[in-house]
Amino acid sequence: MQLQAIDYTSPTAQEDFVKSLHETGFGVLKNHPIQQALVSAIYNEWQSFFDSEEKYNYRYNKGTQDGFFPPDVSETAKGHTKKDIKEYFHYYPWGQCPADKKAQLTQYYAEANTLASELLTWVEKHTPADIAANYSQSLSSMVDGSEQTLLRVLHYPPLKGDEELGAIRAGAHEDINLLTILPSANEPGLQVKAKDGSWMDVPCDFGTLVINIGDMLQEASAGYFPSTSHRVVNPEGTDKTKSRISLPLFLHPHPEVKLSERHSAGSYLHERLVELGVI
Ligand SMILES: O=C(O)CCC(=O)C(=O)O
Ligand SMILES: [Fe+2]
Repeated sequence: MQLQAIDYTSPTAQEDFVKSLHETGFGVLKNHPIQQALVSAIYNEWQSFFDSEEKYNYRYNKGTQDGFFPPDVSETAKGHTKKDIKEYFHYYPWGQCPADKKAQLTQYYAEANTLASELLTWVEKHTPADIAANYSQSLSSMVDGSEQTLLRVLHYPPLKGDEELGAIRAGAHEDINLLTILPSANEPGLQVKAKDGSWMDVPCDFGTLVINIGDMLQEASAGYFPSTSHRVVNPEGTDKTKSRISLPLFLHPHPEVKLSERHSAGSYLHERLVELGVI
């Protein structure tokens, strides 16, 4: 398995991208319409936020899951016992957000959702007919205007040496949602599990965009699109002192959307959040 960036403007971009999602669960895009200047500006703003005490004024709401999740409550990946070494902020258009950061996130949220919607039409168009027959409605309509779609601003703090033995920045996991849109982080560390079980680095070139399949699309496509395990490993040597910021957008369908005979998006999400220990 290899992950090579696909040029969004190339005539074969759609087929190449969907093939990559089918074969690896991941697709990497370059020359895409998301403005890198906006992404960089968000990384800068939020580094200051995580460095300040202000963050504690936005502690997350358990019922609605918006706001700041400090390191002591951050997730323990499914099947793991050690907490990830990270803290994060969950932004929803209706949720908590520092007033001076709202305009930027609103803009990014809109731009990323527009691109996501287009990518879902690519996925749908290039899904084999027998698989597409499982979709209860068009993929883009599952998420269109959804209030569940979540923008997570993640901060992996510098390592201090007192971390729990064996803990890593993000333990191996699969995403819960339909599709995830992830601009390259400001530092490397993201790895994806290949079919042979080995871990491969995901390209982290400035300005590329990583898209991966979540469990909900795996469920809706009867496994045709695999929700591949990924993780974020700890930096080594002098890089230990560096923070890492990333900005995944998790596309979540409207809760009543039927994913399969077994699951609606709402019941599926609830089950998974209980497993993660965050509700
Ligand atoms: O920080 C990253 O690069 C990936 C984060 C991630 O996989 C997640 O939050 O689900
Ligand atoms: Fe993830």
